[in-house]
Amino acid sequence: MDPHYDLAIIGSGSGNALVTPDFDDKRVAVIEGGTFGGTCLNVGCIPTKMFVYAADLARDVRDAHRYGVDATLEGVRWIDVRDRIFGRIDPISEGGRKYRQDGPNTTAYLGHARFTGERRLTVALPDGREETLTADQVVVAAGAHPVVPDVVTESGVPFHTSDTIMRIDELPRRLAILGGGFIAAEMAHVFASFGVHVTVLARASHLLRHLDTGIAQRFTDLAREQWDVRTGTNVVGVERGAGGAGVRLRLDSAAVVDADLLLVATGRRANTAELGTDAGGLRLLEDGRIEVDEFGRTSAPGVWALGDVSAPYQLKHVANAEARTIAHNLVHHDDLRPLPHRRVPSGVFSHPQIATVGLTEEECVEQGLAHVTYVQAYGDTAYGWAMEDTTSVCKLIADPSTGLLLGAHLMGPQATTLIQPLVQGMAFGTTVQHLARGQYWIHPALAEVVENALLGLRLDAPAFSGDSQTTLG
Ligand SMILES: Cc1cc2nc3c(=O)[nH]c(=O)nc-3n(C[C@H](O)[C@H](O)[C@H](O)COP(=O)(O)OP(=O)(O)OC[C@H]3O[C@@H](n4cnc5c(N)ncnc54)[C@H](O)[C@@H]3O)c2cc1C
Ligand SMILES: NC(=O)c1ccc[n+]([C@@H]2O[C@H](COP(=O)([O-])OP(=O)(O)OC[C@H]3O[C@@H](n4cnc5c(N)ncnc54)[C@H](O)[C@@H]3O)[C@@H](O)[C@H]2O)c1
Repeated sequence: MDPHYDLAIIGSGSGNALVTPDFDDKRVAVIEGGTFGGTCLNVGCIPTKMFVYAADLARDVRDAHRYGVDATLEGVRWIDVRDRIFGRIDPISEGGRKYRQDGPNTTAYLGHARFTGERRLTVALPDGREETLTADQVVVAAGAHPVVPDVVTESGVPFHTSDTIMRIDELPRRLAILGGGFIAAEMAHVFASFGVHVTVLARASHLLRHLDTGIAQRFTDLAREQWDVRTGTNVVGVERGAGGAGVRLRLDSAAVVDADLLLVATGRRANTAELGTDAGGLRLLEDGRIEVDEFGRTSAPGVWALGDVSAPYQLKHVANAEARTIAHNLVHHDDLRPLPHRRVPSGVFSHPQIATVGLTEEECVEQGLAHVTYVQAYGDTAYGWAMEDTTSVCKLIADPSTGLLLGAHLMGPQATTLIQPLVQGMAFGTTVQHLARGQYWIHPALAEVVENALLGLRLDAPAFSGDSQTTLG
């Protein structure tokens, strides 16, 4: 007889948070086919930001002379940086696995799960055996994986993705990055700050296309000052480099890029291809994500999904928020909570740093929303003077009739921290006037950038819904 559980969870990333006290006296199976703890802990947010912190430091040393402080970057000890980071992370993953293996109410299945029936799962274990289990409720929290274009896979040339690049044994001299999104922007910053010559190959006319266009354009301009950025370009051929070492990329412009390593960062796709979704009765969306309703229920009764495998955002704070919602919904079938998908902020930890929430100016125009905008330069505030800043901005977009923010877009030092009062204001429906003047802003802290941006919004100015783009000044 196959073992039966109250709850079976596929994926130990955000899914691991579902084992709440509500299940203390119930039986829970946690199934993990990869490294325990999932993407964010092992190959995502956490290690990348630990590398970014070291990269920021290296840049600061190089830039110190601008402030009359003479310093020389003597080198970056890659192996030491790498081992410090994973020396901290790997034990957390290991501890999490042991905790679930030895837990009073949990059983850890370490293998790849697939549906073989309704709420029936078969797990392929590393030793070749298979175990089957059933459950009253199943949560699919199986995440996503890097997509690699055919031109790369079919070439047979070795390449890295974000899953592997952080564990390499030595820094390459030249790194080519395919893609112009989040991972490309963050990894380009890390490796270039560590002294690697970085070439970024992006299809679009500018990097980070998801952003407000003005911000994306300025980011791309600043990126060109640091990295070799090729926009509007397609890679049409991938070969081994001269003498069989490294890689040679042929572009549609007939140009050639030579590099020692290739990092592919061209998006991530939901892990549903080998999940047996048909057998489980789970419908998929066109892009491979599991279809869920507003409460996280899949098309199969008793089966839920959360995080990258189903969410419209591939962000850890979204996966976490969904996990909190589903943890509630699993035990409150008569009082279901909707997945929290409104005003989702995100940050890109590159150089410069970027943070964004709400609508871009283009989206306001597309939706015909009356709006006013204001762009506050960091350099026009006291702390910005201290930083000798000439490029960083806080761009706000507000609805003049309600006084509420529609969007906020920051680019510059600490952008991901500075945006938080704006995220809060939007979440709690606080007006621009109240946010600006209903609280103190410490003088002369960098947060005055946000205060001044709020004060700069002219809610009585003629509202705009045309098609031009506010210049960043
Ligand atoms: C390089 C990188 C940097 C990132 N940085 C940030 C950041 O700074 N901020 C941010 O918000 N987000 C960031 N993200 C995104 C974030 O990591 C993800 O959105 C988040 O981790 C998704 O969590 P999840 O629980 O949905 O999936 P995961 O954490 O991926 O967990 C899914 C787990 O399921 C397992 N699994 C899959 N299929 C099966 C199966 N059939 N059987 C058994 N186990 C299975 C996988 O092995 C995996 O461990 C980053 C992502 C990457 C790749
Ligand atoms: N700071 C963060 O929150 C953070 C950091 C890293 C990753 N992430 C998450 O992980 C996801 C995946 O990151 P990503 O950078 O791989 O994806 P992305 O969607 O951010 O960017 C993918 C890029 O690859 C390009 N591309 C796609 N197919 C291509 C092809 N065949 N050839 C050339 N270019 C191609 C796209 O135009 C785009 O520029 C992100 O969307 C984000 O949600 C978040």
